[in-house]
Amino acid sequence: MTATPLAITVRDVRKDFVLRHTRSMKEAFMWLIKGRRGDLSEKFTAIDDVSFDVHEGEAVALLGLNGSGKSTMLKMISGVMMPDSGLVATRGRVAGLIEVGAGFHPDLTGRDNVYLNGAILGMTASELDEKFDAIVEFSEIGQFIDTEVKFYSSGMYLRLAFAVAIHTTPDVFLVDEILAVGDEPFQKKCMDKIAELIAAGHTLVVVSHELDKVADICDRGILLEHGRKVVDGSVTDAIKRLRGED
Ligand SMILES: Nc1ncnc2c1ncn2[C@@H]1O[C@H](COP(=O)(O)OP(=O)(O)OP(=O)(O)O)[C@@H](O)[C@H]1O
Repeated sequence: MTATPLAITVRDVRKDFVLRHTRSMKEAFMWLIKGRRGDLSEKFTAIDDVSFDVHEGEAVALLGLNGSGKSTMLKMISGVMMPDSGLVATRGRVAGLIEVGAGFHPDLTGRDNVYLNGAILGMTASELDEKFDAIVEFSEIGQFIDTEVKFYSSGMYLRLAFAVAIHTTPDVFLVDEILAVGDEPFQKKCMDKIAELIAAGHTLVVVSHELDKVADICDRGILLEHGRKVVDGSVTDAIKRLRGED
């Protein structure tokens, strides 16, 4: 079988965060008189030398316990965060649902945010005019479309954000846990839409703790432990390892 072209490349990626500690006056003073030697802050490696490729049409689950680095990895793939070293590259239009409400301006109405968010995701004004009604219909926001989004519930944010993102027909679709804030019928509708996208040859990377749901839509699983890739194989193997069943 010939592989489809690459959609995502992650090569030797590392991401450190600075852990800030509260220091006593005495510690800070000693640090100053010792000529500021050493570092008052401590570094923490959230992603440690991770590499993988994702080909067009693959549906990949990024799995791991809390704090293992899944969201950090997804943010780097989406481009909202840069790695400290290594390379992350994507091909085509990328749309992500990573944080509820991210990319929305709270003082604008749902309607204005559809245009703002759609433009950020690379849609043209005429494409947005054409798809606006379908976006609102999918979101089921109804009469609240002209309400400022600061008055939306987290589920309403998700509905509108998902509706805009999916209507950009992204080549690479990134979804973090946030589907969980939607009610069950809406979650089902999103899952069906995601399945349609994959069937049409688009690429998906999803982060979720709902392992059975993830196993339904993804074939491949990448398991992270303390920022390191420990499994890259079938989603069932990755889930078994995560559950300590292998
Ligand atoms: N902006 C940041 N500044 C400092 N530390 C961060 C930052 N973002 C993430 N971290 C840390 O990096 C580690 C990995 O976080 P990340 O959110 O990627 O984990 P996760 O696997 O998605 O976890 P969860 O399942 O709980 O959502 C955590 O220890 C977290 O505290």
